[in-house]
Amino acid sequence: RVVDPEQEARQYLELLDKEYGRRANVETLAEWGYASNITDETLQYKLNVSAEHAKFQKQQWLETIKYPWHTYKDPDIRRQFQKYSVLGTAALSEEKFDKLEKLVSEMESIYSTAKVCDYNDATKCDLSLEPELTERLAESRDPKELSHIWVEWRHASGEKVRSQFEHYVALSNEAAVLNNFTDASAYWLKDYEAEDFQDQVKALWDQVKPLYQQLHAYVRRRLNEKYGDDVVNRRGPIPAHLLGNMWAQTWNNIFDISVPFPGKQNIDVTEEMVKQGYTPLRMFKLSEEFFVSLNLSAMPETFWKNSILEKPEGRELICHASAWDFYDSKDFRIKQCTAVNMEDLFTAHHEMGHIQYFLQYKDQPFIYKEGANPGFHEAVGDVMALSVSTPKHLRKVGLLDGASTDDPEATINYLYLQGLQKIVFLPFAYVVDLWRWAVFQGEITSDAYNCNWWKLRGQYQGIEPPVDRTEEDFDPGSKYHVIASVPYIRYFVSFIIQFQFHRALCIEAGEYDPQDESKPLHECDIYQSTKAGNLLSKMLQMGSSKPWPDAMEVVTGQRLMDASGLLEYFRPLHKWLEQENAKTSEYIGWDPTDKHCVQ
Ligand SMILES: C=C(C[SeH])C(=O)N1CCC[C@H]1C(=O)O
Ligand SMILES: [Zn+2]
Repeated sequence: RVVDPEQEARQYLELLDKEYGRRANVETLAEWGYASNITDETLQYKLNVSAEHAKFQKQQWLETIKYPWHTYKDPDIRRQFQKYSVLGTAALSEEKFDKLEKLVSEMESIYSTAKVCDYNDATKCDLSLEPELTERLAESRDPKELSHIWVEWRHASGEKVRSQFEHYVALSNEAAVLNNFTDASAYWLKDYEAEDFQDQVKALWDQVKPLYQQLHAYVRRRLNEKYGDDVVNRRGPIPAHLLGNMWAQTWNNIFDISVPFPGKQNIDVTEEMVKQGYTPLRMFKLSEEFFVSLNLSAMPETFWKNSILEKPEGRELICHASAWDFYDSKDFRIKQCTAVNMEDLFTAHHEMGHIQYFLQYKDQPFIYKEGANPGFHEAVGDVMALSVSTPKHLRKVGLLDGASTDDPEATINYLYLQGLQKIVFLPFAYVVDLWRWAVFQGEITSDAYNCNWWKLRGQYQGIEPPVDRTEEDFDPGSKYHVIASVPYIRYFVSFIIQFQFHRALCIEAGEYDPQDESKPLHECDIYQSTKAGNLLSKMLQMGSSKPWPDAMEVVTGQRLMDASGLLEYFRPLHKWLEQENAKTSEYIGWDPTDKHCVQ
């Protein structure tokens, strides 16, 4: 009897799939144990389990590479073997693997437990990033208080992890080389399955940069009017501490002091949420209801039992929001230190989007339980939030009152608020990995980590630090993803493709028609459209079983990322900004300053 070699390989994959899924469940539970309760014991247990898992992965890898999978005809088992044949950090020696795990865990612990003293009370030194510092950065309109929080957070976080980070870079590159990649940046970029991916990203940035510069010039003018020439130079970069966010990555928290047409209905529903007694649980239930209205999956009971939706008292944990798949097709969780405000309502939708993706691909083989590429995973929830955030939808759920108006000034206000999140975010997301790719490639060396960070922040975002920075500082380490070794270009990809998905789903739902001006893209709400939901579900169920252009084609008919969806959505705002900035003969762009790098 001749055994079809591919049949034998298929059987091997089935065994591997079961074993990997079982062990991934154990490993993820140990990671959850540490992330939700930072102690020496939970850290030790997590390190033991991941060391064990790495040993298993190495043994399996030695078995897997014996199969001549390049010769197989079946594209599916070739793809599974291809993915299993990349060992990852488990390729390091046991002691280097353990060292790398310890470094990242230590950086996460320092970041997550960092405390800062209150600007107005030097004896009160228990302020955490979430919720206290995040809230002060969002609400304070005192440049001195904002500068204090901005500087002290970096002193308590980034500055403390510079040496760990240097060591982490070396070990990450060593692991990449053991996997036959030139360095860790190439290892990270493999997930996009495109040789020219970095060129694709650059081309997308070039497409949206003019819109960003118009928005930047307008915001700078409004901040100059509020804080004066001494604080905001009308032709220079914008001081980063004035923008309502610890990393100046989104500027929605300065909507109220820069709204184009004041006196209109307030589309920031934070006050209304508090007034109506919203709780974090109710925010997630509202999000679940939106998914279910599209005929997508409800959350399993275990989700509500096991998730952490509010910051627990009396213990340290990693508050940075995250969604978890425990790879047993049953246990899915969110951990989020939710505050009752509009920003966190959208973060809740973002995290629920991850859970929905997990639920949709839960019957795929373990190795395909991923997004088509990492950007897809980050986009799902945001696509829902593009509908939920419309004034039309907020009225449907009782968070905005009154009849919908087609007042063009109200439309500009809405698109401006959306732009402060979606347009503003793009150069930030680009810079985070431009900097890290250069660090991994050795173009940026540790003696100039901080200067190069601010050079890129100045060049792409047009922002500057409130005070001089030196190489004593390590500002990239004040951002979660940098110390937690989470790649970031995925969010840049997400913020582009989410508008392609939104446009396609809105057409499917009959809510948008490029030819019908009465149905503009920014007013589309796909709520209760099972047609749109069924189309999205078809893509989500694929996981990473096919290259991402195949997945994108299912929903949009396109096989390439393209910014036309975003530009279509923001067209009215772009036109208005150009007119407004021309009226005030605003200087578009910014003159460089030398604030960022005192040698
Ligand atoms: C909410 C998450 C968990 Se995947 C997150 O990290 N996000 C969501 C958008 C950008 C990025 C950030 O906070 O930096
Ligand atoms: Zn996410």
